Amino acid sequence: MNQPSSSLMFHAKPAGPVSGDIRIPGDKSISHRSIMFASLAEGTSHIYGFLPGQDCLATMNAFKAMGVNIEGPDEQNNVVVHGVGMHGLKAPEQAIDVGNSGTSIRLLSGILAGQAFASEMIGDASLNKRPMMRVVTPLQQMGASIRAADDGTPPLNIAGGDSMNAIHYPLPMASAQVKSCVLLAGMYAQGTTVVTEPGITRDHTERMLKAFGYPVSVDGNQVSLTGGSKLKACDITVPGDISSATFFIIAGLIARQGTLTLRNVGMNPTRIGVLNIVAKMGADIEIINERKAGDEPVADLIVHASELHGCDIDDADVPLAIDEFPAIFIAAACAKGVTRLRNAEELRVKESDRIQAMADGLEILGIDCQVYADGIDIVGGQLTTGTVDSQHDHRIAMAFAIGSLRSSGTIHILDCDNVATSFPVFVELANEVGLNITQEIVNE
Ligand SMILES: O=C(O)C1=C[C@@H](OP(=O)(O)O)[C@@H](O)[C@H](O)C1
Ligand SMILES: C=C(OP(=O)(O)O)C(=O)O
Repeated sequence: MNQPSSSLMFHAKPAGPVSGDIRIPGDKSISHRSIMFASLAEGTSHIYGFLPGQDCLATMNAFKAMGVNIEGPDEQNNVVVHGVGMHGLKAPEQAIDVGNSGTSIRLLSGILAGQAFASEMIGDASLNKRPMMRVVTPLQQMGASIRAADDGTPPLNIAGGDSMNAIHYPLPMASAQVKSCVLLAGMYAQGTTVVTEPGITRDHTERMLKAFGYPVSVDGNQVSLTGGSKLKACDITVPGDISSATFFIIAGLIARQGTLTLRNVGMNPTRIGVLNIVAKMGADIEIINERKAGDEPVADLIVHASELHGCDIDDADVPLAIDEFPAIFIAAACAKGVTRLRNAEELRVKESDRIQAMADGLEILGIDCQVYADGIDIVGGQLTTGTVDSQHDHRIAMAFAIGSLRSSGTIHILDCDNVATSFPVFVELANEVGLNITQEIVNE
C-alpha cells in the first residue's frame, strides 16, 4: 500500500517588533561552487561555513557518487574535500539526482560535458519544468553530445568522451548559471572560451576559479578562460547568503518597531541589488564591519524599522537581486504607493513562476497587483489573512511568512518543505527575532 504523502505548512501570525542579533548561514551559490571546484582540484580543500541546505547537499552527493571523498559538514558546517583533479572523477553508478536545484544541474552539465564517461541528471517535479536548452545549446556548440527531454527540460543525458572546442558565447539572458556552465565546460575545451553577458550577473565562479589558481580574465561584461589548466586545492570561507538575509532585511524594515543586526552578510557587488532597491524605497540600514571572507566581501547590517514608499526598480538591479524579488514584493505590499518591476521575465522560470505565484498570494491577502509578461506593479496596502500556495517554492514560502508582520490575521502557507533547500534554520531564526511561525505536517 502507498504511504500517504505529507507536506509542511507554515502558520504565520501577526507579530513584532523584530529585533535581535543573528548570524546569516552560508551562501548557497558559493557553497555549490566550493564543492565543485574543490572536487576537481589537486589536493585537500577545507570549506568553512558551508550551507547544509538540500540543494548544496545534492551537489555534494553528486561528487561523492563520482568517487570524491568528502567529509562533513560537521557541527560548524565545515567540510573537507579530497580533490581528485580535473580528470579524476569516476562514472556514477546511477543517474545523479539533483532534487530541486537549478544551480546543480546547470553547472554540473558543464563539468560532465568534459568527462570521459556517460552520465544522466534527474530532478524533482519543480526542476523537471525548468528550461535546460539554455545550457544544452552552448554545450552542443562546444561539441558535447548532450540532450534534454523533448520539451527542453530534465533529465539531461550526456554521452561523455567528446572532444570539446572553445566558443565565443553571447548569453541570450543574464544568467550566472549559464555563464558558469559554459566556463566550466571551457576548462575541458581546446582554446579560449569567451562568454559575454547582457547584464552583470553574480561572479562567484570567476572569483573562485582564480582562488583555485585557474587563470580567468574579466573585462567588463566579458569573461574568458583557456582550457587545459588545473585547479589547486585551497581553503574557502563561505560568507552568509544575502538571499537568505533578505528575508530578515525586509522583516526588519516592515516591522512596526525594532532594530535587527544581521552578521556575516555577503556583500559581493553582483549580489547587492536588494540593498539598492530598498534604499530607493526609503530603508534605514547601516552597513558596518566591512571586511573580507576569503575572496568575497562581507559586512554586518543594522536594519531599522522604516516607513517604505513604492519605487520603479532599476533594470540594472534585476539580475543583482534576482532571487530576492519574492521578499521585495512583500516590502512593496507594505509600502506607500506603487512599486513597478519590468525586465524580470527570468522570474517566471525559477522554482515556480515567481511573478504569478506572488501575485496570486498577494491578491488573496487583499493587495492589488497588475501582472505583466516581464514584471508586476504592486500597490501598497493592508495585508489581510488567508491561505496562500507557495507552489513548493522556498522563496515564496519565506516571503509570505514575513508578510505576517503586517497582516491583519494569520497567513497560512502551503507546501513549505522546500525551505530546507536553501535555508534549513529559517523558522528557528525568524521566531528568535520576533516572528510567530508555527509548522504543521499535513497528510495529503
Ligand atoms: O549561479 C547561481 O548560483 C545562481 C544563479 C541564479 O540563477 P540564473 O543564472 O538562472 O539567473 C539564481 O537564481 C540561482 O539561485 C543561483
Ligand atoms: C532560483 C534558485 O535556485 P536554483 O536555480 O539553484 O534552483 C533560488 O534559490 O532562488
